[in-house]
Amino acid sequence: MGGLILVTIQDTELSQGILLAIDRAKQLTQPILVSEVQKVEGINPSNFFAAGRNRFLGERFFWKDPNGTHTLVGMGIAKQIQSNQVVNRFMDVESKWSNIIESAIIIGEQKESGTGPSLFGGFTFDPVKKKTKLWSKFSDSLFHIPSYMLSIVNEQAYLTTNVVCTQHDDHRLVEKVNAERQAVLGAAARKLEFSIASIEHIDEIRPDEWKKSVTELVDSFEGSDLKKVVLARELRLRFNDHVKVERALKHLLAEQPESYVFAFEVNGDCFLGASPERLVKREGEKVFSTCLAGSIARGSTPTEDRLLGESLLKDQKNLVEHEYVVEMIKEAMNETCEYITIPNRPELMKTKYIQHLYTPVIGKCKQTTSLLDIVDRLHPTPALGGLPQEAAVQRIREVEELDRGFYAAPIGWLDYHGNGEFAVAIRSALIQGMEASLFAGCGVVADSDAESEYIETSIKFRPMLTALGGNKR
Ligand SMILES: C=C(O[C@@H]1C=C(C(=O)O)C=C[C@H]1O)C(=O)O
Ligand SMILES: [Mg+2]
Repeated sequence: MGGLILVTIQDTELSQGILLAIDRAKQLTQPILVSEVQKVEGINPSNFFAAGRNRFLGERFFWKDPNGTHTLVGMGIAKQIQSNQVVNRFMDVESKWSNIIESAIIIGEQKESGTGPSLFGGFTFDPVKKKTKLWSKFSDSLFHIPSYMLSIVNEQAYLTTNVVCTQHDDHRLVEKVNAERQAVLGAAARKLEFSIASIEHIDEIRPDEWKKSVTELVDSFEGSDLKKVVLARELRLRFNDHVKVERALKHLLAEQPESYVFAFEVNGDCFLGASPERLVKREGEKVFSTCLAGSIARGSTPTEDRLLGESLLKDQKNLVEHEYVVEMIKEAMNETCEYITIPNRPELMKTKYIQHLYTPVIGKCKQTTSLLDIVDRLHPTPALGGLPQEAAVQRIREVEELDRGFYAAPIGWLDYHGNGEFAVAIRSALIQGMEASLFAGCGVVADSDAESEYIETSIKFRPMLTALGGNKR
């Protein structure tokens, strides 16, 4: 274990950092973040996540992007960032983060993004919609600075340790942190197995009412400004045992390599997903976004699959559904970028159970534009909300029964240099002990048919349903 040796060598630096931070906390009478990052070897991210169960159950997160450029696994909460603001929540989170970073002591700086002090978390879809019990554990804007974060960036592993020191701390904190970190690394070397919880019951929440709401929505488009509204629905699952997120994660990592695989534990619940949809990524001045909308099933043979894909690329209803997203994202990206590049027709993105129309966007962002600024401008895109944005969100508020919570909203990470990435949290589930809610929606346009949209959402449930042990097809 080269990692362990390295950790021991650099203990002194972290220890000195903590003592310095305690002094600074006393002087400034405010908490001070100390963050130390170093290279480590031989730690598998899934094992690291699983090993956190004993000590940090309920305080972990997992993130892997489709290319595997960044895998981030966090555990423990050094500090939480929340915002009660509605209109200004993205900028509020950003300014709280900047305040923490301004006074922070950062040790062992690395050149890779996603190492060192970073935030992981997300936002609810609509902070105005009345909340139900379902999402009571999550606040509208919720981020964790983890106590420990493993980052695998371009195949190199790093361990970041974050400690928030207050004026009431003393040298005993040094021993506590060093011992805990040693235990965290030690635990990650052991391999754990988890029992499988089986699904006992699946409750499809009011499918007929949902179809009726799609039909009514379509009828209401005529003579109104509304062009597209995304309507979602829910499956509620009951298991014979507590769901082990570790197993579902491994399953998603294996079966959904084209997707963002994420898990976010909050107050005993876990929001889990494998989303193919990037909202925005920032790496230096480069920004990337994705237009994803328009869907068709995968074929059971290569020929059928190709024919389905070709028909999707020509299908007017789906092309219109997609074009609304392109128009809006193009406009938002143009506002925040010096220039953007965007192909003029979509290609196909295929995941295990579904294929989509896909248009990638690349841009060079303006100096003054931050990642959360772009998130703010984009969310919700017409892929999850509709067009025009405000009227669509208002309609969802009125007609959708579901409490979306974090579903269909931005989830991701942000480092202290302002680099980071947010996905749109679809193909997701909220795990609650022996129960879970799964979410899926679809873009309703003038040419939508309730039955086809129903089938489309059924396909979108499948990756998560399979990962949780159901629907083996
Ligand atoms: C809303 C979802 O997916 C979105 C809707 C799509 C569509 O209607 O064609 C396609 C991709 C996503 O942007 C979901 O998976 O829940
Ligand atoms: Mg669709």
